[in-house]
Amino acid sequence: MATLESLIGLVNRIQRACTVLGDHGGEGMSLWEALPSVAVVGGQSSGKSSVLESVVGRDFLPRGSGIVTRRPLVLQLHKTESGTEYAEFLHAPKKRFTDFAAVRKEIADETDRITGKSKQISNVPIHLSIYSPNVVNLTLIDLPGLTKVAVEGQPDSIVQDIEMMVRSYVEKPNCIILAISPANQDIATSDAIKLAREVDPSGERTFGVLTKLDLMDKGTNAVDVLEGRSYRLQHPWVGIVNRSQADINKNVDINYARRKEREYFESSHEYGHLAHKMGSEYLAKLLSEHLERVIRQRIPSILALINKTIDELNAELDRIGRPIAVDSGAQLYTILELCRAFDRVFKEHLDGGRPGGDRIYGVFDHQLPAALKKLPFDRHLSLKNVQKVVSEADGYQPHLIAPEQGYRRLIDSSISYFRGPAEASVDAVHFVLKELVRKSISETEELRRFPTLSADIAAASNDSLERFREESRRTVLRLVEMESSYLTVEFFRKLHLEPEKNQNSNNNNSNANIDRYSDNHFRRIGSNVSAYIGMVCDTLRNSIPKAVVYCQVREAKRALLNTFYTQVGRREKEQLGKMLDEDPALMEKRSAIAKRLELYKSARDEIDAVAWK
Ligand SMILES: Nc1nc2c(ncn2[C@@H]2O[C@H](COP(=O)(O)OP(=O)(O)OP(=O)(O)O)[C@@H](O)[C@H]2O)c(=O)[nH]1
Repeated sequence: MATLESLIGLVNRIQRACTVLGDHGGEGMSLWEALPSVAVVGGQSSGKSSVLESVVGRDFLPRGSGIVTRRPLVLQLHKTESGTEYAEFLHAPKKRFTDFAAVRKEIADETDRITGKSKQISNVPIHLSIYSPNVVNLTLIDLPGLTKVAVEGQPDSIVQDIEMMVRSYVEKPNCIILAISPANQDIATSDAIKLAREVDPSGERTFGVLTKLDLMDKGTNAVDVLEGRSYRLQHPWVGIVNRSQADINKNVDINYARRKEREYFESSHEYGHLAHKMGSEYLAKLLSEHLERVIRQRIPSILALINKTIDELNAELDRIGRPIAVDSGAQLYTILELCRAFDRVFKEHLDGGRPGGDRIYGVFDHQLPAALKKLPFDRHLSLKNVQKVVSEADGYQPHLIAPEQGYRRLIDSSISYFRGPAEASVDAVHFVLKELVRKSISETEELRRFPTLSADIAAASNDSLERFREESRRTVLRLVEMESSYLTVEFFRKLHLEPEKNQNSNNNNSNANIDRYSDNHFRRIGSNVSAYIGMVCDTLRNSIPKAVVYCQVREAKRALLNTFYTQVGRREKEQLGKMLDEDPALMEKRSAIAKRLELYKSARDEIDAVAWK
């Protein structure tokens, strides 16, 4: 028996857990639905509340006119060995009610809390546990009474709404239906039996309860119903005599009423032969035993569902990440692992596994050549400017053969134009890399739960990129300077030969010296410098990308987080912990899943323990 009692206790615990987790049926197969439960169904004023109170042996249900029960009341009865009776609500777990009038008020208040005073109904259950030496272990669900008309202040839809809610409970194959019908009405018109017949045609999960036997017309009795001849069910019918309205008004004690009920059956000449199978106490025992039997049968399927859910929760935990270790070694390891994960994604971007790296080539292929093309050499090497620069360089003594100084100045000043595009390439690649860091962080699945570490990695990466940019800038500017520092001699030697050749072929020796200072002379200098600069431009167009890749891209791939690694390695435990701070929403989600998992696991352990006994 101890094992059987623990079975119902177990189901009670799982049911409460379900409500805490917001699972009270609905979509799909939930644990709640896998659990057997007893739903009390009946028309208005059929005596549902009276039966429930009688089973509990306490007055605790709200009374009144109209539809009083507007939310399902999950009533869990826990038999205790001894001690005072008390009640507890799941929504106020710290509060113990020993005054059952206060329980009644709390049910009414809690009903209004969700439905408002509007007299609407809600399918969110109220959970009430009653601990008492005088109850049997049992879970009963009190549902709104089936009605045919809406009363004032209630929407017309309430009739259908109630039926739909009651139906949603009783149509579950695991629901045991406690169908309450008043004896002073034709059983054929009973709302409870009508509904039960629909959802449970074979009658295997319906318990028929006949109330108000004392109110039957003189000369009639309900023996045909109670012996199963009027309407056949798999389980025996139970007759009940509750307190009348007059008894309630006179505050007749419920235990006194129970005694009177017993006496009623024992002394009845019509029901005397059935006395041992009648009354609310017998009903409670009958239901409890049946519920235990059913739970035992259902254990394999409940267990299967629990195991399936545990697997799902574990998978979900894997997806959002397990809790992090607390010792500094493990934390450091986690941080480094996360950094490496990020680094992998970043490299994939550069190497073409992910998009974005191609934009660096775009800088070299479009941006740099376009910028070079736009340099204002036409203006700088115009006849006028060449003339001006060369004359200034000559000073008081005009050049004799070739304007060496003038050439130098023109070439140097032209080359300095290359600084702009060189630096622009460095910056453009820098921004591509920075963008790739940002992208890689958001694409690193593992990092998603660690906003602090993500920010740290971003900052460290950007610091490194900044350093690489500086180095790269120095290098490309150096390439440009190198072009000024030593000119390609062959180029000018070749030039020197050409005009002479031309002059010889022109046979125009006498004009040579005059020519030297004419427009043509300066035009030639301009075009020579322009040709030379063109050559330099070709060289730089090739060498700037090499320098940029060498200093920025290659370094980013090789050593983006090196400095960060050294810094992290030196950090104290506390700092490491801070770096692994998680998004509060995620932490909440994880702890919710962990809680759920814990619940399901302990349910499984308990079921295992009970099932093996
Ligand atoms: N004489 C007598 N009166 C009963 C019996 N059962 C219930 N009553 C009375 O019938 C009325 C309705 O009983 P309840 O227990 O409130 O019925 P209910 O189905 O819970 O009603 P609603 O919650 O309004 O749907 C009350 O006045 C009870 O005193 C019974 O067996 N005998």
